[in-house]
Amino acid sequence: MPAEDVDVVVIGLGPGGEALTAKLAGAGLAVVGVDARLVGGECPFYACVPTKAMVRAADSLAEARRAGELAGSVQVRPDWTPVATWLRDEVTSNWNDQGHVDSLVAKGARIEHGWGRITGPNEVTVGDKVFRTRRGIVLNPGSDPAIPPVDGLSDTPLWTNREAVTATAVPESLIVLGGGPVGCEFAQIFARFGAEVTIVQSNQRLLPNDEPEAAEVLADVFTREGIRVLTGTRVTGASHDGSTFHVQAGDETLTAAQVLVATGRRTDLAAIGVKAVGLPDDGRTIEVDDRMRATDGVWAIGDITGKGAFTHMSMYQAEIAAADILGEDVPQAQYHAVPHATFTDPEVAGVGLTEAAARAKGLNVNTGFTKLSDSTRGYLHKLGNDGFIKVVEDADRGVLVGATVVGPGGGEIMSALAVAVHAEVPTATLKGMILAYPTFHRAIGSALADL
Ligand SMILES: Cc1cc2nc3c(=O)[nH]c(=O)nc-3n(C[C@H](O)[C@H](O)[C@H](O)COP(=O)(O)OP(=O)(O)OC[C@H]3O[C@@H](n4cnc5c(N)ncnc54)[C@H](O)[C@@H]3O)c2cc1C
Ligand SMILES: NC(=O)c1ccc[n+]([C@@H]2O[C@H](COP(=O)([O-])OP(=O)(O)OC[C@H]3O[C@@H](n4cnc5c(N)ncnc54)[C@H](O)[C@@H]3O)[C@@H](O)[C@H]2O)c1
Repeated sequence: MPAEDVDVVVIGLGPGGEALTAKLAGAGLAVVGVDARLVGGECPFYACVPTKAMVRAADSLAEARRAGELAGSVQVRPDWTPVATWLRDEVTSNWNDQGHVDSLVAKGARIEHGWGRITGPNEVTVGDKVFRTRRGIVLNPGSDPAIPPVDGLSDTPLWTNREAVTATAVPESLIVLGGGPVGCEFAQIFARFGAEVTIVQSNQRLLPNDEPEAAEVLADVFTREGIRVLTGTRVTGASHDGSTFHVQAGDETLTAAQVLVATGRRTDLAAIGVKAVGLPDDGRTIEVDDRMRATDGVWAIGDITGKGAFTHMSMYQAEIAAADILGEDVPQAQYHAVPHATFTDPEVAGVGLTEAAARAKGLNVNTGFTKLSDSTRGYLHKLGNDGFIKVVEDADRGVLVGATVVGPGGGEIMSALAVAVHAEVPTATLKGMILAYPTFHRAIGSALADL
């Protein structure tokens, strides 16, 4: 079949690829968006969106249980059916991407379902179709769940996040492999719905990319909620006997009705054909400059750039790449104030550098810390008030370079500190702010006072 000439081909339509396709097509370019699975990517169908719906349901159970202690007698009988129905019928449209496809087509884009592969400079092949690009190729292939090379594990009917969000029932018992954001969010969700949960984390602590104090709080809360937390524990073997999983964790054999693997993500650069444009295909990420250019005529955005596997990162980079392709004047990418929130209860949110990362950069570091329960609002919140605020200052410049908030609504409280880190507001100016009483965010004043 002869090659078709178009302006841009987007390989992978995660949140960033989808937004970029809409923007370029809306600007009148001939754009082909290619996705092998669901247009919209992991986030709306298997990740952020369905898991936050699950979090909302699980948190409502926890609050109801707290109400029993705070405000009278409440009987809580968890039922997964409304959650599964909500996820299927509303949140994910039964894992159907037609709405995403229709809105891109309405903008003028052409959508191809299939595997996109770079087959030469300015050339992408999808099945038996070949596209030649006048302006370029954008890579947004995201990431897939990585299954660790544990003896026997891949032969079992394990869950990854993709199966977990389509679950129609809560397993009686669950072993979660991995104590990163995915493992921690799912562990608490299923535990709150009655599963007996064990987290097996090879690192010495949960959420190792966050401040160590956050891991301490979370492990403590999880333990109090009945979740067994095994850190510094390696899994060496797994099997399934037809009804039960057996997992060798350290010198213990754990058994459970289900195993959920949340040990990180992988990308297959060779299968995308990046070598055809001279890019190395043996790594996990694609190096990009501050306009998302990977090489001449190729841009990359999202998880694959290794700048933070978050939907907001994919969208941020999409804006920059789209503007660059359109020849618009665009601010260069900056990564000094990347925010994130893990939606456990308490939420674990951070922006910029942790204390350890700031020290590793050779900064002259000052830190301030306050427990949330020492604030009036934290004290009054009583049940579920675990958490803290920690700020990290570059003492030489007198500005915050990082902050962490663990607590109820931690991600929302963190936003004030994200402004401070992003705009490099002098710490002295922050200390002069009037903070409403009695809010959770008023504890920011106490953390700053501790610097
Ligand atoms: C359980 C879970 C919860 C999460 N929760 C959050 C959260 O609360 N907040 C947050 O910010 N982030 C969250 N994340 C991370 C977030 O989902 C990703 O960072 C986000 O989806 C951005 O990814 P992306 O744009 O790189 O691509 P993805 O969303 O991974 O999409 C890539 C798309 O490319 C397609 N594709 C890949 N290769 C090809 C090819 N060669 N040809 C055609 N199509 C291809 C895939 O089918 C896929 O549809 C979560 C992740 C997980 C796993
Ligand atoms: N709320 C959010 O923003 C959110 C939520 C979920 C995921 N995400 C993003 O998605 C990405 C993937 O998250 P993730 O939690 O799957 O990965 P991750 O890499 O962040 O964490 C995986 C954890 O598994 C552990 N591990 C690795 N191999 C193991 C093994 N064999 N046995 C036991 N433990 C093992 C590691 O120590 C690590 O802490 C992350 O980059 C994360 O930022 C974001």
